[in-house]
Amino acid sequence: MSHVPGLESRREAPPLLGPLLSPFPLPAGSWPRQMLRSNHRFPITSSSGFKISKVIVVGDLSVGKTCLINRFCKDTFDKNYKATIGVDFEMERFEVLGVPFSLQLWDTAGQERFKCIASTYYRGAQAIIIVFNLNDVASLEHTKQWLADALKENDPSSVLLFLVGSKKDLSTPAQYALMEKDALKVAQEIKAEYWAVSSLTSENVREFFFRVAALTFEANVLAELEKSGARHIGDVVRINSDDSNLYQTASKKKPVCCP
Ligand SMILES: Nc1nc2c(ncn2[C@@H]2O[C@H](COP(=O)(O)OP(=O)(O)OP(=O)(O)O)[C@@H](O)[C@H]2O)c(=O)[nH]1
Ligand SMILES: [Mg+2]
Repeated sequence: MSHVPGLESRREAPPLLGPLLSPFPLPAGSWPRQMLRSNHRFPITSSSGFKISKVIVVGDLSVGKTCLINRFCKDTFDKNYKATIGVDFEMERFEVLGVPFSLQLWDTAGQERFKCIASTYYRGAQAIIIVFNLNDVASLEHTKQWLADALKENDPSSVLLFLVGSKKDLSTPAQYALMEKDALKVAQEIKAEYWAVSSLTSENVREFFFRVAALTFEANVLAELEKSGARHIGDVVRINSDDSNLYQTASKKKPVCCP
C-alpha cells in the first residue's frame, strides 16, 4: 500500500514511519452534537487556520458516500444501506511532517428530501468530493448538479474538487474501462481530480484521502503564507508523493519548480 511520505493518518500509523510521527493528545473541547456524529472531540476552530480543513462529500443517494468515509475513518464496511439523514460528520487526524492536521469530513445525504438540510452544511468547504457509482451512469450525469449546488456556497476559485467513482468491485474490467472514459471527461470539464475506489475491498480509499489531506494542507499553508506576507519569490511549498520536505526555500537564481 502506498503512502505520502511525511503524511500519516493518526489511526493507521505504520511502524515503518515511526520517526516521522509523534503522538499528540486530543485537544480539550467538544463538538456540537446535534445532527453530527464525530469519533473525536475537538474545538471547531483552531488558532492556526491551516490545521483543519473542511471537506464535504456529496452525490446521489446510495452511491456509497458513507461507506467511503467509514472505510477510511473506521475501517468498516456495512453492506446494508442506511440512508444518511441530513449530515453526518467524521474527523480524521493526520500529521504532516510533525504538524497536526485534521480533515473534517461532512457526509451529506443524497436523498432529495434531506437535501435542503444537508446543503446548509456546504459553506466553507476547502474540498468537495463528488461521489458517483461506477455502475450507474445516471449518478455520473448528476455530479455536475451536485457540484453546482455545492459551489453556490463556496468560492469556486479556491475549492479543491475530486470526482470519485465508487463500488469499483462491482465492475468488470471492460465495464470499468467504459465508465472511466466518461468519468475522465466529466472530471476534465469540472476540473476535478478523478479517483476510482471500492469501500468493500478498500481499493484506493486510503490513497485517495491521503491525497485530499496533502492537497488541502498544501493549499492552507500557501494561503497562510500569503496572508502573513512571509512568502518570498522563489520559495516553494509542495507536497507530492516523492517529497519528504514540505517547505523548501530555493535561491532566486535557481528556483525549484512545482511539479
Ligand atoms: N459492492 C459495494 N457496495 C458498496 C460500496 N460502497 C457502498 N456500497 C453499498 O451501497 C449502499 C449504499 O451505501 P451508502 O454509503 O450508505 O450510500 P450513501 O451515498 O451514503 O447514501 P445516502 O446516505 O442515502 O446519500 C450500501 O448497501 C453499501 O453497502 C462498494 O464499494 N462496493
Ligand atoms: Mg450516507
